[in-house]
Amino acid sequence: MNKINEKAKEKIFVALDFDNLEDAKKLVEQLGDNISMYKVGLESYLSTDGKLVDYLHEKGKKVFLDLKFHDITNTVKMACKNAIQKNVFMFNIHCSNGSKTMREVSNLVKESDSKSLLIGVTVLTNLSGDDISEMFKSSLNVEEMVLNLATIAKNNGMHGIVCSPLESKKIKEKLGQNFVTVCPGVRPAFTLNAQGKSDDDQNRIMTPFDAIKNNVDFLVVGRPITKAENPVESAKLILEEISQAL
Ligand SMILES: O=C(O)c1cc(=O)[nH]c(=O)n1[C@@H]1O[C@H](COP(=O)(O)O)[C@@H](O)[C@H]1O
Repeated sequence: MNKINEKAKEKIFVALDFDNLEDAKKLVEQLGDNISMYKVGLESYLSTDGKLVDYLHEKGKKVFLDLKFHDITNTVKMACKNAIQKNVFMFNIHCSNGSKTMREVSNLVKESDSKSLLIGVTVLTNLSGDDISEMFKSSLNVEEMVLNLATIAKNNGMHGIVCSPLESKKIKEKLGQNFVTVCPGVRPAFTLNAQGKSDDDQNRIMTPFDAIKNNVDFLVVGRPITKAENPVESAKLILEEISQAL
């Protein structure tokens, strides 16, 4: 077994996508000190009435509150006001809310002296180039679209964005190393099929090793750990892979 660098533990959020509090808690207990950062998304936030966030904070874990707000400016701002009060490590809204909403929410974060990172979702990692051209009839390819949304996000005070690890390097080159990239669509080689693809909904994917080499700040990994036969073993393998790339 290869060595796990402690710094690898500061690179990965495990997505706790569960439909009840007990299963989520069980996994957190199982993973123990191996994992210090967790993502709470729509399913687990709703199914636990938000209690999962409190539980993780009690356990001393960092929380990424992934509720991806997308609505008119005032509604998103009011939702963010509540998210800020949760004192999470980071939370997100969609970049497609537009520049005005992003600017107003980033002002809200600053004015409230919040330490939370405000992150904009660019193009969801389950979407392919074909999906994008079908939806937007745009001449931009996925990477250009992500870069464009990331640029608008940066110009309007957002701390960083969610994108695929495939796009992280270009974003850092264009917008600076301090602009945070948060990347789902992470698939270790041991979870891929014979064609090198993932047998689930993720489309724009990369291995943990390559993601780190592409300057991703935070990897978001769900099913490769949560649905693994042995989640602890899987988490350790991923941490080893991250360690090798650091
Ligand atoms: O914002 C997110 O976290 C997110 C954005 C995105 O573009 N793609 C994406 O998969 N996610 C989330 O990241 C997690 C990925 O989980 P797995 O596909 O199971 O590894 C899920 O909880 C998604 O909701």
